[in-house]
Amino acid sequence: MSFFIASAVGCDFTVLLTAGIILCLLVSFPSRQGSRPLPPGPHTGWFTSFRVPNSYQWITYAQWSKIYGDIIYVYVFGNPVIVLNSAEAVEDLLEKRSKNYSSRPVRTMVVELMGWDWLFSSMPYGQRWKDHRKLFRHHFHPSLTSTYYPVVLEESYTTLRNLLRTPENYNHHIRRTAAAIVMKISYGHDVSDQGDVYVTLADEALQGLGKAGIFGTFLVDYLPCLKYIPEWVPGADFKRQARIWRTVTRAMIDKPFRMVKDRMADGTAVSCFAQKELEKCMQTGQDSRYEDIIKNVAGISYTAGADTVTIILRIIVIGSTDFEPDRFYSSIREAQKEIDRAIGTDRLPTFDDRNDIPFLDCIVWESLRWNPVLPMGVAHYVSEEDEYRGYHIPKGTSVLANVWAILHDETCYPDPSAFNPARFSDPTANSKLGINQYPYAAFGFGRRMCPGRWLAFDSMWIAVASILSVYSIQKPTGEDGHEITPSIQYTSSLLSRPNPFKCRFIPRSEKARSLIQRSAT
Ligand code: HEM
Repeated sequence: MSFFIASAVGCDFTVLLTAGIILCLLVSFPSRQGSRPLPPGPHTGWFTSFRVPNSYQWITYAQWSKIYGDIIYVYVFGNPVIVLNSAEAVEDLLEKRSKNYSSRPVRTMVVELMGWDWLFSSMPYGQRWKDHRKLFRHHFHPSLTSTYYPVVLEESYTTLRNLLRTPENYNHHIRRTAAAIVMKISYGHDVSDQGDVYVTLADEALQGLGKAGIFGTFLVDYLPCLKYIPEWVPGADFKRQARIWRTVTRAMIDKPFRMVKDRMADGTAVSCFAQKELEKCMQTGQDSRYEDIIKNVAGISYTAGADTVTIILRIIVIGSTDFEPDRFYSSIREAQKEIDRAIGTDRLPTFDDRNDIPFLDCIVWESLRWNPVLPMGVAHYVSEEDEYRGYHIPKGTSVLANVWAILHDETCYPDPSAFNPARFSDPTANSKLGINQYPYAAFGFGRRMCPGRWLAFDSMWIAVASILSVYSIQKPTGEDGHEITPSIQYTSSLLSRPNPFKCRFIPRSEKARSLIQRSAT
């Protein structure tokens, strides 16, 4: 599942063959500007998309950079794409020229047919996107995120109690934490432990997005004119499927918002983003267009924030169980000792302890670097043609930043495949040596950089601090009672997530158990 709509590649050969023939008639190759060449890349032509990797693209693109350099051009059925494999190229284009590189590619299936046009992460650069982003930023600005500490803390402690009750459902509990935080902040809604109506709805919509979100899964992404084909035409299954998904997508955004409005009408509304903005809207007499912006911004927090935060928490759980890799487990043990030293064993951590447990920040940063949640970032789009290092970058090119390659560049992150949080322990020395800068690339670039990153970091930090303070996370045991070490695979989808695995959450002591039981605020 993903809220981001990627520019990716690869789909069924026969379908694409047909598409290629039609497409040849409709589209022409991007024209070159004067004598300037396009950036290097695999030979481009209508059928070369079959050479484009369709799994773990970030690794293949990183390997390709040894052949073609750090800026690679591929042409995918009428879609020019450049892949940026270095921090320098990303800085030069997505940061320094961000005005030109901050749009998003058009995604016909997801945005136009499935109804995700409200999702501002996929809106093209322009006033509509700016209005949404401004409102979001107004509420999630770094100076304001401390106002959410009580919610974030409460939900983290709820997770501790849930883990005690049904530790085998730890995956569900962790996901619930991330979901509950954003639902409470956006709609003032308390997520129920099982079968929450709004979470279920959102997850259903996200499933559709997960299936269609990778660009190219549906032919209509390459051939937007296919959107006009009536549903009854043989082969137009995508139109029927899109209609079904569209209903859920609309319900996901409409229903919780309606709930807030109903509560406001009967005087039971809880203070939250939607309620505060609706109040303002009524006082200032803003039009319904503004109400739509409020609704859209409320909806994106769940879409953007639930899965991303969950993935990092699951990665840290993996490290805590000694599954992999070498230094992960010892780092977690070190963090646990630091927590014990800073707060003792008579209470749970709070945000006031943050400065006393600096190693935990390093663990979260290293998790974001080691397995970036979005290894290929989210596609940007070139609004006007450009020139870079003598190459022509056509207008309408999709730009993919290889976040994984940037965060695994050994000149910047020595021994990049090792999980080594200590690499962030001394930022001053690091900056003098030009190594191990914080992995901000995990949150994207330029004007599109993740505006929820401060809340994300706070949510991950307190969840990890709370869990490690009272739980020991251990490997599962087999029927013979011996520990098993499962092999963990990371998906090669847009969001790179570890596959489900079993583990055991055990209170570290009787005192810890009692702290968990008494944690209800
Ligand atoms: C570990 C957690 C997270 C990671 C790794 C992450 C990463 C990202 C990335 C890579 C982007 C795309 C940036 C680009 O286009 O260059 C993004 C965009 C975005 N993120 Fe996050 N994110 C996280 C959590 C959150 C949370 C908790 C929220 C909301 C509360 C959030 C809200 C958004 C929004 C609204 C956008 C769209 C920005 C735009 O297109 O203007 N994210 N995020």
